[in-house]
Amino acid sequence: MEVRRVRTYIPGLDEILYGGIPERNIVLLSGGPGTGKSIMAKQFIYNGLTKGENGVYVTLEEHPVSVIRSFHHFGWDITKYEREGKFAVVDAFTSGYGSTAQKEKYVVKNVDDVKEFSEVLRSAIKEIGASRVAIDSVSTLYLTKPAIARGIVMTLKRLISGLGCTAFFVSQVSVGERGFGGPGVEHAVDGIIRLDLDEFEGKMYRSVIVWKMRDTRISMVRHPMDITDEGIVIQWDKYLRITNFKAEIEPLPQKEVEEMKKAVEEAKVPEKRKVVPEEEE
Ligand SMILES: Nc1ncnc2c1ncn2[C@@H]1O[C@H](COP(=O)(O)OP(=O)(O)OP(=O)(O)O)[C@@H](O)[C@H]1O
Repeated sequence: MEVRRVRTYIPGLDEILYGGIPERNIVLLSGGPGTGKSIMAKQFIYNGLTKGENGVYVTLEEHPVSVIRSFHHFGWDITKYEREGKFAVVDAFTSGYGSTAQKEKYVVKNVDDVKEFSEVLRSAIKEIGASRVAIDSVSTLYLTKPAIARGIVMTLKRLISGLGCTAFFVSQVSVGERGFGGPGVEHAVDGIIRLDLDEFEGKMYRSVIVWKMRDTRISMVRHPMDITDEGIVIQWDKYLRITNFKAEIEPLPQKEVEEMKKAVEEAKVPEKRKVVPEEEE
């Protein structure tokens, strides 16, 4: 059976995923500080909205007001979709304190309570009719208790995927750390996209690697990536060649470029995706 794919519409990302993210996949978006994880998660949600796919953004690290502001920083008018009931922020940051929280519909009072977290998220997804979800960051849920990280991620995966959604889980790792967020988590998720920032000869290079993605072919090289005023742009037809002391951007073989282009053109993406929650099927 041909896999149905969710286009991220992030320039270059669908190409290196040979057509997009397989529907209902839970993707770990992993990387060190300042590598662009939050921006990529927001871009995934916003691009969906412009194509008629509703979205929910769960914030654990940033005040909801600042979340909305950073969408606008890239010219993404998220407020319009929020007003139309097509987008919602789930506030797992303020714990319900402050004047903003008083006006919010979706607030998680205690982030350590996985049951409460899941229930708030479930009602947000259902009421918004979301098919895209971002959690920023999922690491915050188990920072002090790594032993239960896998259990938390599995609970959220069952819930989100079961409701027909495709999701980005932001995962924070330290500078220089090779992993993506812990062994339990890395195996539990369906996909891992890793963002990096490296310094060579006094110059910083951004790059992206798709480490795994169930049910699809992936590009097997590190691609250069830029953060622009319009968001993230991946140089999908180039790769970042890192030797001991330097980094060079090289073109990919033409055959691979053509195959990626073709995969995106032929990807099975239904015009209007109708989400039927599994529980109600
Ligand atoms: N318009 C822009 N042009 C270029 N770079 C930008 C622009 N806006 C933001 N950035 C860069 O994006 C980076 C932040 O990206 P983001 O917040 O997604 O990082 P992150 O990976 O989520 O980091 P953290 O885990 O520390 O929160 C900043 O370091 C900033 O330099």
